[in-house]
Amino acid sequence: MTSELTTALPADPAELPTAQLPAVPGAGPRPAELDAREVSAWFGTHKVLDRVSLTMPAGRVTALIGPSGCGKSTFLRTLNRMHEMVPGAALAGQVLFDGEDVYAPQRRITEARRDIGMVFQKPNPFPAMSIYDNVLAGLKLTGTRAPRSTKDALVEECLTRAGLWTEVRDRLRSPGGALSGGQQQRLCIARSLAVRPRVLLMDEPCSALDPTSTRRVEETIQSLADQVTIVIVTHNMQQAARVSDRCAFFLAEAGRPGGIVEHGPTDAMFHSPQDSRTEDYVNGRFG
Ligand SMILES: Nc1ncnc2c1ncn2[C@@H]1O[C@H](COP(=O)(O)OP(=O)(O)OP(=O)(O)O)[C@@H](O)[C@H]1O
Repeated sequence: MTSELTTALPADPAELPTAQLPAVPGAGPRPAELDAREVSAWFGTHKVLDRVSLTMPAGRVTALIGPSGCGKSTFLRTLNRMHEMVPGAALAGQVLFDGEDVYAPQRRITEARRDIGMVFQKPNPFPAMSIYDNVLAGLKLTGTRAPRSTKDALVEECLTRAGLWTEVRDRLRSPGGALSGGQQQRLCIARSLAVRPRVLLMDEPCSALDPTSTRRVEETIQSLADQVTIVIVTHNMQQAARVSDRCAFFLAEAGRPGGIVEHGPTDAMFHSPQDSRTEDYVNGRFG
């Protein structure tokens, strides 16, 4: 069945992510496969994506690459139903999460947002909130109650998985805004992990960071890869080559909506692309 939204659904402030604290700290859910089928997207009458199909395998890192404006971020935002929050936005096609339609009428939008987390370009911790409370912020929104020891274990686990624990373990009560940009981004990753997502979407997560912080975030991405499916938008070809297992090359030619020219294993995309446009792009000849 094809889900089709012809008008955007209003964002419902009551629909905040729901979450449960894990019964066993460290026992997270397994990564999920995302499968986009013939996804088209519009802003008003402007069609920006045309029938994009892409399977993003469970427990792998998929990089979305391509020149500015070809629809990578829009595609990313269709995957966890953020696209529909833009007034006038519309969408056609299907997004399957382990075979289940993310846009099925019976599926709550909150489920999609919980199962499919998102990390943005600019680190966005709550600046005045403590590091500890930032990690738990997604749970607090739902009023989830848990004993202190369970919370402590979850905070340590998520900060460890995000590669930040050793740097902040002695100052968990300091404000999130006091961390460096790279540390703030890893704090945002820890916050995303606390609600147990099975997929993590990352929209240029390192573009506001210096090279050292970028390297730390890349290490975090690599260490998370077998625990949570990752889909990352990046303009940095070296980064795509370093962190991803698979790549999809997006292009919007001559005023046409964006689409995928080619996708496949990262190594093949960089060393033996099938399409000359992919070869030109990955070798920096345009874009
Ligand atoms: N909120 C919006 N309202 C209207 N048009 C938008 C909106 N967001 C994006 N667009 C348009 O959709 C098209 C795709 O934009 P998108 O941001 O998805 O591309 P991108 O490949 O991620 O670009 P970049 O690499 O520069 O971030 C562009 O033409 C852009 O102008």
